Amino acid sequence: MVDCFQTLHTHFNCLIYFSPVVTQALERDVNQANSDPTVKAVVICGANGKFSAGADIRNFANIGQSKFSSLESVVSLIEKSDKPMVAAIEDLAFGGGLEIALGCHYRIANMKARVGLPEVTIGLLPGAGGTQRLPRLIGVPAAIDIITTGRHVPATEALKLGILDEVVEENPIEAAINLAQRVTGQPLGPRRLCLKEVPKLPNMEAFLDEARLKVKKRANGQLSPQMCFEAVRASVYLPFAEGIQKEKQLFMYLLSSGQSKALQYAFFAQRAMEKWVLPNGASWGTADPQPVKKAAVIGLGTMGRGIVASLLKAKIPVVALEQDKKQLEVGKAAVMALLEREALKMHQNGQKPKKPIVPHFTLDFGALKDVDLVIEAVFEEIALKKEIFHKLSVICKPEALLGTNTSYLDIDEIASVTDRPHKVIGIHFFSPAHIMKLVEIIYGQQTSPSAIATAMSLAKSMGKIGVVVGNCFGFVGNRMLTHYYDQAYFLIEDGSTPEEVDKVLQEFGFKMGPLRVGDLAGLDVGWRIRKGKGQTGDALPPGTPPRHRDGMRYSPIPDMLCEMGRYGEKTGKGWYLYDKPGGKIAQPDPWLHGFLSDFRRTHNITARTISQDEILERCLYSLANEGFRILSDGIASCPEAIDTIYINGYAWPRHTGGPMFYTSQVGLPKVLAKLQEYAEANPDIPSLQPSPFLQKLVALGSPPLKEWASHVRSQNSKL
Ligand SMILES: CC/C=C/CC(=O)SCCNC(=O)CCNC(=O)[C@H](O)C(C)(C)COP(=O)(O)OP(=O)(O)OC[C@H]1O[C@@H](n2cnc3c(N)ncnc32)[C@H](O)[C@@H]1OP(=O)(O)O
Repeated sequence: MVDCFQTLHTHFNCLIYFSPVVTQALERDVNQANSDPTVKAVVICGANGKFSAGADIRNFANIGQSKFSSLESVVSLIEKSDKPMVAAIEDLAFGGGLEIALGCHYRIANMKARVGLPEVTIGLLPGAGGTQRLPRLIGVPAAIDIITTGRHVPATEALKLGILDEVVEENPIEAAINLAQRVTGQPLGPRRLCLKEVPKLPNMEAFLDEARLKVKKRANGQLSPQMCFEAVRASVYLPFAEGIQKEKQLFMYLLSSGQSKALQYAFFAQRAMEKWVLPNGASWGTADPQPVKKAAVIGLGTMGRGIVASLLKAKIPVVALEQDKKQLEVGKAAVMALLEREALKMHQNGQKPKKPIVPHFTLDFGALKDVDLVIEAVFEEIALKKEIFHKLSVICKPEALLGTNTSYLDIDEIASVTDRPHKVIGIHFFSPAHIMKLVEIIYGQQTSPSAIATAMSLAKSMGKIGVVVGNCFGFVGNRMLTHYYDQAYFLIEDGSTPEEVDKVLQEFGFKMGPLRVGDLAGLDVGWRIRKGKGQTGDALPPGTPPRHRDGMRYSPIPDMLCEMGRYGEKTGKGWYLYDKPGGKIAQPDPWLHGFLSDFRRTHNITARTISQDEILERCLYSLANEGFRILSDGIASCPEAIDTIYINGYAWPRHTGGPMFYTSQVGLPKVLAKLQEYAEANPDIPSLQPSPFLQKLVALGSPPLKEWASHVRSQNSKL
């Protein structure tokens, strides 16, 4: 209550997400305030210290058009009110939450608030007038940036842009009441965004043409950024009311698209990973994480450096250990350069870089005696890893957790040489480790629930997504990836070019196809693994047929490229030719095409024209087929785990939901039939044989994806 006039605090959200019921309550309260002569102004705030994260998206796909329209009409009701409406934004205003604030005549936020329109990230656009009001408020370039990226805008930036009128240190509600008092009686017309003109640009047409191309390129096949752009563009050319109609039309188009369904699925799949449960029932409820006050990283190669930076980001002091002086110097310089780049990036983003904790660089294993956690990141050689883990169990304090960043090797074998197998765990980062969000957390037979809880909580504190998986060669991600790559190699042997294969996968939505990614990562990485498995190199028994291993088809081409020193980008040639060693400009390589022709001639392969459908289906279905085996083996607890791994660790296009969601949308019977067809044509490629679990699901009538895990459980039940 405020002196001579009453201010109504409309708490429009008891949780931070609003539902149709909250929208109705807000409409009722605003109507009531409008008709009550004792109310002079209205402050709208959230409950529980938060303004709003926007609409509750849990049941979006099932909500009809009328529900979406009702939010837009409430925003309009607020805007048209003759009494000053002030949004008091505490902590966050996203999506429909910000749209309500944009309907208000004034907006105030606290310093730590963030605002944004993240609908684009769940395959939608701001559908309550946001695409028409924001450009009128802050101009077209800034509105396109915010709406097409969905980024969270810090309060200070929002103030500079003009989204906010005021930013206060503490309680924005009090400040909003003060503001409401000050502005009562002032004309509201200039504050109504629906009445404003979109600020003009001298070169609007040219600007929009260029922006459309940029948005399309960045979208990589995702529709929502492009539709967001079109909606903002409409604000330039159409009167407000027509712009709203256009926004509605584009919103409904996106809502009914498979992409928004996939993106909303991916949103919840990722969050479900935090609630890990082991087959034996262990979970957060039964396990406490250990505190990690100090950590160590062994090996300062590319992965080790990124892991050091990630730990420092979580404010954990790090001991960084290398095996010799030269490696230590090189590693140290690289880590320091990386930290500097990160600080510069923060500075450029308007964030205040914090004073970095400098790691303790050392050659001395003794420096590890008081750390709570070690992450080993040396070469993928089991003998070397076992030697290190044996040493660690002597040096480290008994309660220290021993983690390995292995991407393939057996956690149990590594644990077996230690005095504490229950404290040995796989913590598999993805390259570049300081950027990629995914961490596979691998439990061995004896890993304790507390070790898992510690690794999961560490992942969260580093800003990463931990996914708990079981132990097998390659775990989830790399085990599936092998089949994807095998198909790419076989298709090339049979007549495709690397460019054709890459183009098909790029058009599907990957930023790069498999061959280009191989060149980027270094072809020698896979070569070393295949040598370790005895598939190539000195350990290969004489007389082994060149194109088969253990009776299964094998492509020797990647090994042959490595034997010729073609490791990819770093050597200037691999599947492609580069402008220089370390260069980024990839060109088709006439030499490679000649080499492939010679190879086919030598091995009596008649090159055939391979359709784009065959390329796509063989690469993707064989990968997902392994996903069904992984589910049935219990290595991943649910399809959501596989999809979260693929989206966040392997750049699988998010708008297709991940490999398992994608196959569920294609239709399991179709995927099964195609695999059967390709398996018949290629009897020496067992990975094309449909997995028994996929066959079972089809026999069960293709149940929805969220039920798959229960069918694994019933399949494995001993009852
Ligand atoms: C009706 C007309 C249309 C309106 C358009 C919209 O408003 S669309 C919605 C736009 N808003 C968003 O997209 C925001 C999505 N949420 C987030 O970005 C983040 O959750 C957050 C708000 C930044 C908070 O992040 P934080 O890391 O703190 O928490 P979590 O992400 O882990 O979320 C906590 C739990 O809340 C669930 N959840 C989050 N957002 C929503 C949502 N919009 N609807 C429903 N549920 C949501 C999330 O799943 C977590 O749930 P758990 O059960 O605890 O796992």
